[in-house]
Amino acid sequence: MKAQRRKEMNAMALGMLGRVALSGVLDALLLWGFVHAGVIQSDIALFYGMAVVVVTLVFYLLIRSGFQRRSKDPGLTFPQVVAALLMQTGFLILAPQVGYLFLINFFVIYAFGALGLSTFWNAVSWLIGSLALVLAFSLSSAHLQFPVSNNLSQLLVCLSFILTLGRCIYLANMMSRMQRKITEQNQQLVKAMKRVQELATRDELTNIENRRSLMEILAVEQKRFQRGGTPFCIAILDLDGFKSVNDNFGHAAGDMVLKTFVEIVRNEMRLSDHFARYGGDEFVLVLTGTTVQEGVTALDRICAETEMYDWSKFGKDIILTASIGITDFRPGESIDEAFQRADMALYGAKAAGRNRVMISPDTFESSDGGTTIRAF
Ligand SMILES: Nc1nc2c(ncn2[C@@H]2O[C@H](COP(=O)(O)OP(=O)(O)OP(=O)(O)O)[C@@H](O)[C@H]2O)c(=O)[nH]1
Repeated sequence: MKAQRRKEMNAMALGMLGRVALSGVLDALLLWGFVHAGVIQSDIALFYGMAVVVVTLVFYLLIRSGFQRRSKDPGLTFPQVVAALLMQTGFLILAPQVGYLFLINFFVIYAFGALGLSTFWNAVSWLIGSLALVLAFSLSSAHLQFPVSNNLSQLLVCLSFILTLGRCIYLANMMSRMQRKITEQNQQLVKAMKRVQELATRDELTNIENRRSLMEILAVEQKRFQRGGTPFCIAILDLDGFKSVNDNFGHAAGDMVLKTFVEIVRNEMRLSDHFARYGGDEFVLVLTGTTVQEGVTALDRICAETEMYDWSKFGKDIILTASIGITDFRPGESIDEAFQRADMALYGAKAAGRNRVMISPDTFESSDGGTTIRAF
C-alpha cells in the first residue's frame, strides 16, 4: 500500500516536472522568436534552452532516485521553485532587453509553488525571489526593456502574456481541482466514519440500538438519574415461541418477524425512549422520564398489538405474543441490579403464562393483555 502510494507520488512529481519543462520550452521558443525579431542574440535563446534541459534532467534524476520520498516535499517543489527563480533572475541580468518575460515568469513560478508548498516555504521562496529581484534590478534596471519596436516583437510580447495567463489559469484550475478532490475525500471519510459508528452502535438486522449502545445509554440515564432524579424504567421484551418460527418457516421468516416486532414497538414507544436488541428475540426498552405505571400502559399496548398482528403472512398459522418484564431504576443501585430485576420480572411473565407485562418483584403488580394483575 505504501509502495503503491509512493509510486503514485513519484508519478505525480514527474508529471509536474514534465509540465514545468514544457513551460521552459515555450519560453525558449519565445526567446528564439525575439532572436528573429533582432531583440536578443541567439546565444541567449540557446543558453536558456540548455538551462531548461539541464535543470529538468537534474530534477528528473533526483525524483527518480527517490532519495526525497520520505521528506515532506517528495516532489522537490521548493528546490524547483528556487532553481526557477534563480534561473529567471540570471537571465534577467543577462538579457534585460526581454527582462519583462523573465519577470512575468515569477507569477507562474509562485503559482506552481502554491500547489505544493506550505505557508512557511511559500514565504521563504517569496523572500528568496525578492532578494533575487533586488539584485537583478540593481544590476540591470537601466537596461530593462519592453521589446515592442517591431511587429514581430510586438506579436511575441502579446503571445508571451497570453501564454503566461494560460499557465497561471492552468495552475489555478489544478489547485481548484485538488481542492474539490480533497472536499470529496473528506465527505467520503465523514460517511465512512458515520457508517463505522452505525456498525458499532446499531443492530444490523433491525437497525435499532445494539447491546453495546444500550449499555452506554443506560450509563447516561443512570448519571442523569443520579444528578436530577429523572425517573426511568427498564423493560425487557421477549417473543413467545419465536424459536418455532425459525424451526418451521426458516431463518428468513424469523428475521421478518423480528423486524416487524421492532416496528410494532417503535409505533408504541415515545421519541425519548430508547429501544435496543439485546440478542436473539430479546429486546430492551429504556423508558425515560417514566414511572412504572406509565410504562406498563405502553407495554400493555405492545403486548396487545403483537397478539393482534397478522403474523400468518410470514408462515401459515403463526401466532406470536410477547412477554415483558419491567422495573424502575432506583437510587443507589447499579444498572446490573436493575437489569436483573427486569429479567426476573420477564421470567415471571413467562412463568405466569406469557403474553403479559410483569412488574419487578417488589412492585407487586403485573398485567395480562392490558389488565393489571398481582403476580408476585
Ligand atoms: N431468525 C433469526 N433467529 C434468531 C436470530 N437470533 C437468534 N435467533 C433465534 O431465536 C431463538 C431464540 O430462542 P428462544 O428464546 O428459546 O425462543 P422462544 O421460542 O421465543 O423461547 P421463549 O422465549 O421461551 O418463548 C433461537 O432459535 C435463535 O436461533 C436472528 O437474528 N434471526
